[in-house]
Amino acid sequence: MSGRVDEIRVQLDQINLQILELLNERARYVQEIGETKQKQGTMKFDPERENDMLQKIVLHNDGPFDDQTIQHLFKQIFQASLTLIEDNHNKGLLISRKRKVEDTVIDLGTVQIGDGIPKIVAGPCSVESEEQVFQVAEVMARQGVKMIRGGAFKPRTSPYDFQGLGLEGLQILRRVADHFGLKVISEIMNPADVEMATRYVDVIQVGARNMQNFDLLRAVGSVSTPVLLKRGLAATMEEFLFAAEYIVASGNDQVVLCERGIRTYEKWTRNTLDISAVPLIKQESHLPVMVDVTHSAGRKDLLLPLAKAAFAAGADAVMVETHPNPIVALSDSRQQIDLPTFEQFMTQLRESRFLPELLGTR
Ligand SMILES: O=C(O)C(=O)C[C@]1(C(=O)O)C=C[C@@H](O)C=C1
Repeated sequence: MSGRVDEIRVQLDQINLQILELLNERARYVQEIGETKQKQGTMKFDPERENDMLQKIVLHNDGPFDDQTIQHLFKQIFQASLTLIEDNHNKGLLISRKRKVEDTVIDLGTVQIGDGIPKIVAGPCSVESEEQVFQVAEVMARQGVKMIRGGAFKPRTSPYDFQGLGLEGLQILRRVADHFGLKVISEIMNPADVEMATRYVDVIQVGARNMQNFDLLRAVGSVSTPVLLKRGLAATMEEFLFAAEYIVASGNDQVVLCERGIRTYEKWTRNTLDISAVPLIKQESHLPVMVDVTHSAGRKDLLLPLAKAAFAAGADAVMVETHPNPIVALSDSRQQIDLPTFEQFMTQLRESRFLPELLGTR
């Protein structure tokens, strides 16, 4: 080419790089808007905004490109921006199966959750005394159940209801669990209690009412202790998975998702067990899933069929509440099963065709 063309091309190469730099600078701003829209749950595409920009741009167009061509070029930039921010959202959350194909297994040493072998978690709604927990743990150990749950910090509807024994409750759980070789799952409600709790529990439970307590999610995400995250009373699956993302994004990928029933118009059960949550979680996430049949049903006569349904749907574990004498329990007395009923529950579960390999077979 002529010398002049070469000179011009040098200029064009420099302008290309300037445009490149400006396009990527613009894209970084668009990404920031995309994150905000994602948090606010607003639409990514904003045609009014795009039209407003195009009108402003052509007002300053002195050619030689005509207005239509300029608008077409900028429309391409807007479309690329939209693709960028939608990809950022869809590229797969940390909890997503798109990011990690293999199942996450929560390894507690003597027992694993998510290893393909169905597990049972059992224990009282509330820790009331050492004797009470000892009686439950003794039967659980006999049944080969290796994870005990018990409420020490209780989220109660009424401030006048039993609020739990607090630290003393965790200490009781730890002493009795160590005696029987069990692992402890207990709820923590206050971010300030998380560090303390790690000294007593093997799994921190974040209760349904705290599923979007983002400070608590970040706090349990900042420690390495596994977390049992319960679905909120009326949480969508997306909200549930994003709550888990808060924990994993904070640094703790040891999370078990627990479906515990959702609040619906149904009156015959305390909540409605959303059994579809089990396969949905299995599809969308690599995290293990547990089903709390006690809080789902809120009644004793459905626990066995719901447990079978949970395992049949692919649940890694089922949680059931049991108490030596439910009638005098300080919380949820109507829904806890006594120890003989728990033993019958375990026997019938083992005999069911779904669970020949249920851990803890005698
Ligand atoms: O300003 C916004 O709301 C954006 O999302 C940024 C942007 C853009 O590229 O400027 C991207 C997509 C929208 O459709 C509108 C505008």
